[in-house]
Amino acid sequence: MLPETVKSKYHDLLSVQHPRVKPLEYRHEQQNTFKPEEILYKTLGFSVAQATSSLISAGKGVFVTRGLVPKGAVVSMYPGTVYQKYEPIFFQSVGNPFIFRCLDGVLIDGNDKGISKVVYRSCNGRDRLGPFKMSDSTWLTSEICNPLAVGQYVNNCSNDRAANVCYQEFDVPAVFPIELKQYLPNIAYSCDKQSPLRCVILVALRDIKQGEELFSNYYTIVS
Ligand SMILES: C[S@@+](CC[C@H](N)C(=O)[O-])C[C@H]1O[C@@H](n2cnc3c(N)ncnc32)[C@H](O)[C@@H]1O
Repeated sequence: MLPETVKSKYHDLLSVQHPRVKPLEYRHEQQNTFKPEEILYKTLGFSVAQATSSLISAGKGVFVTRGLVPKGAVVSMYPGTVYQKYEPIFFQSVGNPFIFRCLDGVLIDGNDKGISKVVYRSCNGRDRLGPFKMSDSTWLTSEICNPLAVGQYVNNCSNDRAANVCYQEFDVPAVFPIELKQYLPNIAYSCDKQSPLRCVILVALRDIKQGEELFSNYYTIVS
């Protein structure tokens, strides 16, 4: 099922039998060695995470937990199932504050609970190609592989909290390596080969220091 170019590149990986469930001790050992937040900090010079918002009664928000985010840096990604505007989303959308609407009407459901979570996992399983997943689903768990995938928890700006990040939409190009798709926190609702996968990232509008909360403007997108 895998394209020959990918198969030959990952020959060793394909021949190894991976146990379905790793022993707990081994998992912990691995976590200590390769904590994703640590890798993010060492690679980009900052890390981000969800925590209780500094806004009263706003629930959770996203904070810069270490380092400094330079102006123009990608500070997080908006995870979720991507719906074309003609695809059914009624039940997933009821009482759901995590639905992001792109300029062309494409919707991204970033809710990590309930039916939204079930749909994302189902699409992820459906699109799997041999050993390669077509998206990262760890943002739905407590063992997150991509700590940038928290953009759906960024709160809206207000009079006293100016936006320090903005949304940027983009379509994943057809040449994007298939083996890297497992790191993207987005999956298409339908396996519609015509439409490229839509992703939304959050970009720093200024330098953002450690301890600051991220605020976006829900009504502004850069296309
Ligand atoms: C996309 S969610 C953001 C994450 C949310 N804070 C949470 O903990 O689930 C959007 C919801 O967050 C809350 N929120 C976002 N910005 C806010 C603000 N400036 N003031 C109060 N509540 C806000 C509202 O309840 C809104 O429906």
